[in-house]
Amino acid sequence: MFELQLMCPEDRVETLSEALDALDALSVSVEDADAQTDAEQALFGEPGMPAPKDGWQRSRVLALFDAREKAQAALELLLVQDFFSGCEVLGIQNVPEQDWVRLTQSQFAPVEVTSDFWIVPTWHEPPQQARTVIRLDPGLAFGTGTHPTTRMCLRWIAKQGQCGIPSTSLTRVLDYGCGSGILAIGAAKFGATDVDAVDIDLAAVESTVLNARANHVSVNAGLPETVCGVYQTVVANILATPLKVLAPLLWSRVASGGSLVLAGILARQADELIDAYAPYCQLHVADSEDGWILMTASN
Ligand SMILES: C[S@@+](CC[C@H](N)C(=O)[O-])C[C@H]1O[C@@H](n2cnc3c(N)ncnc32)[C@H](O)[C@@H]1O
Repeated sequence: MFELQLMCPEDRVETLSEALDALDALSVSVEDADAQTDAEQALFGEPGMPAPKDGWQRSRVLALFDAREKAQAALELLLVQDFFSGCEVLGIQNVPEQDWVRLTQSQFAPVEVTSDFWIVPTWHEPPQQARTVIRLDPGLAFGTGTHPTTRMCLRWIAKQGQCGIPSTSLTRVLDYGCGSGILAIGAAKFGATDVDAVDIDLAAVESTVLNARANHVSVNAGLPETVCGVYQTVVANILATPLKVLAPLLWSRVASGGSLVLAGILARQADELIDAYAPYCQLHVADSEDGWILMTASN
């Protein structure tokens, strides 16, 4: 493989990426050229909100071709385009053959939720002390247990029930924004008897079905409109903005005596969430990790 490496200002990122696509690049990736320096810019997007920017002030655009001649031909065509002024050619690099599957797998080790509750990829043996295990490989949907927000939700779930002994707060559980289904599967492993998992992304719904099957638990996965009735636990690990918009809907699904568990919230966003949910319930911070918080409320 050969990588054509270009530097490009923010306003050309979209055009240049599309042109590389049209020139038969196998893949195009865009990186912050100032990453790991003082000039690094963090760009965060939230679902339902417009992208904060097309790219970074100085973006490195990397296009992969299966032959050096193809990369060279694409470059020659780009050099005569008006939009290419302001862009810079960094070179064409040989990308050595690697065992990409093994390399990817090596980046995912078992994740500890509590000392005896672990998320374990299928290519690893569970650690000896693991009494409850979710088997999960990284896939198209979010949720491998490596993110603190997921771990905090799982810790909360683990606290509610021990494996095989249903606790009343885990009778009927709704995982709203299920991604890989990891929270729904966790709830089922800790004794939840009726678990619904929903997501706006069909790929997430499909991942949840497959992951629940692989973990031998029963989870009803679907789109948000399939939610029905009330639940002893409603857990939603999304992000602050959608969680605020979803406040009336999520709270309306919490049964009397039930709990609402919210994650995807930065510590500095706690007050915004408390205000948004104030008409319905009183949220409080129940856990925190790496600048992220878990907020809960009881009905
Ligand atoms: C951060 S992931 C969480 C995945 C998993 N529950 C976990 O804890 O790791 C958020 C998920 O919420 C979904 N999502 C975002 N907005 C949503 C909405 N308004 N309704 C339902 N799902 C939503 C996304 O598609 C994504 O799969």
